[in-house]
Amino acid sequence: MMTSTEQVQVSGTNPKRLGSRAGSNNSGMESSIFKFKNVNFVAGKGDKQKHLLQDVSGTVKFGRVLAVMGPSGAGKTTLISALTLDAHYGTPSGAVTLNGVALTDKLFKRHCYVVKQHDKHWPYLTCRETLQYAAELYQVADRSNIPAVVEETIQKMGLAVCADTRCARLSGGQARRLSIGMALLKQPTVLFLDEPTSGLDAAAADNIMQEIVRVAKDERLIIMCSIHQPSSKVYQGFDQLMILSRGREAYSGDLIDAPPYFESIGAPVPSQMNPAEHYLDLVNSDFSSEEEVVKLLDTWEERAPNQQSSHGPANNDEGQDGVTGGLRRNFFDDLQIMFRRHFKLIIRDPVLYVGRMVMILISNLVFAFVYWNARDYLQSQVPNKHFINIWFVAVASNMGVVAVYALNDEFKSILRETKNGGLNPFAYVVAKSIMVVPVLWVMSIFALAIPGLLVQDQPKDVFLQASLLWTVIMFCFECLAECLSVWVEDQIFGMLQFMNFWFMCFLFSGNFIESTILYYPFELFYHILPFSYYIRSCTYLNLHDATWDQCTGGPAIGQAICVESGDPTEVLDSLSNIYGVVDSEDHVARDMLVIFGIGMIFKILYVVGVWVKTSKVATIKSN
Ligand SMILES: Nc1ncnc2c1ncn2[C@@H]1O[C@H](COP(=O)(O)OP(=O)(O)OP(=O)(O)O)[C@@H](O)[C@H]1O
Repeated sequence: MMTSTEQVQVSGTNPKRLGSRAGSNNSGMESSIFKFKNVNFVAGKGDKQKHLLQDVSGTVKFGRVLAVMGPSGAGKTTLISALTLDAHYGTPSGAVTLNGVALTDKLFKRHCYVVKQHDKHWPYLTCRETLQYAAELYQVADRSNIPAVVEETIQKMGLAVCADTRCARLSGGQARRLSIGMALLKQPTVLFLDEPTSGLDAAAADNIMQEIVRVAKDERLIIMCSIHQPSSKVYQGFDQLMILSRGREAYSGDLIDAPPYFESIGAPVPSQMNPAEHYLDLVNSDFSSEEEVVKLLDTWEERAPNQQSSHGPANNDEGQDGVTGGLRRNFFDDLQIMFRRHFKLIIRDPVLYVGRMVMILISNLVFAFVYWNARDYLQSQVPNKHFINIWFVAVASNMGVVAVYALNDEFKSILRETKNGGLNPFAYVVAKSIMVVPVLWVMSIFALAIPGLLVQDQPKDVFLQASLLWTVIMFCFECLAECLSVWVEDQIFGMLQFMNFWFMCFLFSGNFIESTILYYPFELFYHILPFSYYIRSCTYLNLHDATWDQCTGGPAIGQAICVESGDPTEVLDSLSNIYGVVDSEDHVARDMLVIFGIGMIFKILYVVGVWVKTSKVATIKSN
């Protein structure tokens, strides 16, 4: 709930955008009409089928607001989801048109916008930055005019008090107003709002609804919103009303026609009572008997007048035929916006990269000090030197599990932006994929420079190669995290899959179980998982050029390696007798390529996942 200091102050500023394109809304369509007829929605299959919507119809003309009311579970959200082609959990059917043209995903992206019931913003961007990027993505004005447009939206939506507050810290009401502000920036032809006033106190709800009604009139938008229990003041602002119960209409028509209708069926609105409250009581089986509710629904079905609106400013206007204009995306514009936005997020998000860098530094320092004696170039320390390389990458790659969680969350925001036509999702994919490589290389410096070079006295002349090798394997795990973040919806389950994969990499690295004793199909894992390639090359890089002590008289008790000459090649060969993955030959370039190739397989699966998920549309089948 908002405090009184957060109250929305609706300004009376000029609704027209500074530098915006021609036309009242973004499409330039001045007299649109949105119709839906006999919309049905069936969830589940066979015996478990549930009819969540039955023959719901309506018509909304430009400049008008249709409020969908009903008790909890009546089907309001289901109706909005079906009309926005987003009801994936069942089969929607019916006819939905904008200016006579059947609603498709492409049409939706160009001309419509949906504000979902639950807000989702980029937590590390401020309100102002969020609106700024939305304004750029929706191309609402020339770049130089965008700050003025954003400022106007901030004022209109009463967000001045939190304009420079990060979204993670916004109150529920502020987050709600930010979502609506973003929608208004697009200036769609049809705006769907699912519970726009939830989380707001009465005064804030009134102000927001007044703003929504004003925008509908001034900018000739069609607005359809679901609402639980509007106050009298909010209710009076609507033009049309649809009352749902059990997925069926109890009333659908102009607001001013509702009282005579309910009076005609023997349920007049008591004087002094909020009509909305009265209608909701009538269709709520908590307040009326089951039979009474069903009777009310049957009565409307029998007596339902023509769905055409008979009142309001657009009375005699049948709306224009066909659709024109609308938002068109340019991949390269989106790409540069994504670079700017996600660079900022990479720097600010403490979990995804910056926090991980610090954690990796700390954990690798711990290993470096635990293996303190391995600093000395003594043959007795060769296995320990080998192991410290393994720990330096094993723990760091394991921490990549946080990326599954964070990227899954990020992808949910990308899905919303894509749904509303605000983004080409591949611009995000390309920008992120390019930016993450240097970030991982910087991470390699945290992982290897102080713990490896300074504490463990590892060779400096191979540092660049060692850091690139480390970067490549981290890239591989990052691609795995991306892949899981889109394909596995549940974040925790995705993280478990990441851990499983990481453990398999560890087990089949050739270090713990000799690859030669593995049998089919387990031997395959040794070849297709990346750790064996990393360990072989990393140990080679750090040990192949070292100067070792001479060892005479064979290994002492507890010592694994004793090469009389101290020759590094022989030392590595000797180590390979214990850990078969070790090799005294240089495979670094080839191993890097193989690890990169494994990463690219995950990257391709990720890109396919993004494509599949962002192009999934719950198309409405015609009856
Ligand atoms: N994914 C789903 N699978 C099956 N049934 C669902 C699913 N989502 C919603 N339902 C059912 O559909 C019915 C209508 O739900 P819906 O969320 O549309 O109601 P609502 O009117 O928006 O309620 P509220 O005001 O509480 O949000 C409910 O009985 C609900 O249990």
